[in-house]
Amino acid sequence: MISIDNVTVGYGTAGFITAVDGVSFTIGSNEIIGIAGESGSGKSTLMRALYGDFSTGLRIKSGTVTGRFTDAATGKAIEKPSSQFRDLWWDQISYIPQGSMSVLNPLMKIEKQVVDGLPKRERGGSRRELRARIAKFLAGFGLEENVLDAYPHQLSGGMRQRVLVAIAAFVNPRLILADEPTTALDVVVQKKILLMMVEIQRRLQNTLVLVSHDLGVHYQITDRLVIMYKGRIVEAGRTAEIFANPRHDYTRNLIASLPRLHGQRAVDRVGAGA
Ligand SMILES: Nc1ncnc2c1ncn2[C@@H]1O[C@H](COP(=O)(O)OP(=O)(O)OP(=O)(O)O)[C@@H](O)[C@H]1O
Repeated sequence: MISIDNVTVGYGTAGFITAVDGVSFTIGSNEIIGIAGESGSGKSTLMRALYGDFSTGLRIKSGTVTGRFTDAATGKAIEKPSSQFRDLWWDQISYIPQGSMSVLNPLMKIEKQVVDGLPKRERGGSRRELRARIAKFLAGFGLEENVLDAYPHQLSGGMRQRVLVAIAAFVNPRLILADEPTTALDVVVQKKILLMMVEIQRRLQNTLVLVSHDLGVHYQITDRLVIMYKGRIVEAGRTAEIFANPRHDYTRNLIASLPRLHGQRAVDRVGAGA
């Protein structure tokens, strides 16, 4: 679905600050891939390159990020470099950002924000019809229709994040990129959102790429894991294998730092088998 070949990504035009350094891996269809690493290791930068969002001064210095998708309407193959991924936003690729409060407009009700964010073709019918479709979709994840009438501050952080997750899935994208979607939420809410993302992935049979600095989160839901350290990939493979047999010191330390109860890991797998 996406090939990342020896890609170096960073910021700035005059000077260049390298954030991701010579990284290669592939993203296949129908899987959950985790990207882990400490703060500043380049996870979000890599995600922006995968999304094709170059609005923050991001630049690919060398290497390539190539997407291969199928047009849902025509069945034709689509191949594009990440500089053209913007054309694929929503239909093929959607993005769940970090921090729901920073992306939702505090002065606008949820319904308007959802509707305004949808691609034009989704807004073709009557507003009533569209609202009913959105409400039905939200109900599938236990969210009541009245969240659409709320302003963001009237919802809890967990509820806002669940709405963002649902919106990202509404038009059936083949790839969902989620950047720290559960950071700053308590563990109960976190688990609910992780379960929701797994359920979406299973229903849509699409691919989820999940960035988190929390290895416990990756252990719970990912099939494959990419570990970053100082802009490089230090380890990549099946999540279960990495946990069973971490090769790199950095990964070993990360795993050792996970909370344990009675000698057992204090997290359970909630999602897809690895
Ligand atoms: N807009 C920007 N302009 C310049 N440098 C940036 C920018 N965004 C990130 N960087 C730098 O790129 C490097 C990687 O940052 P990045 O945010 O990708 O890491 P991260 O692993 O996602 O960290 P965190 O978990 O804290 O979000 C850091 O050194 C950071 O300072």
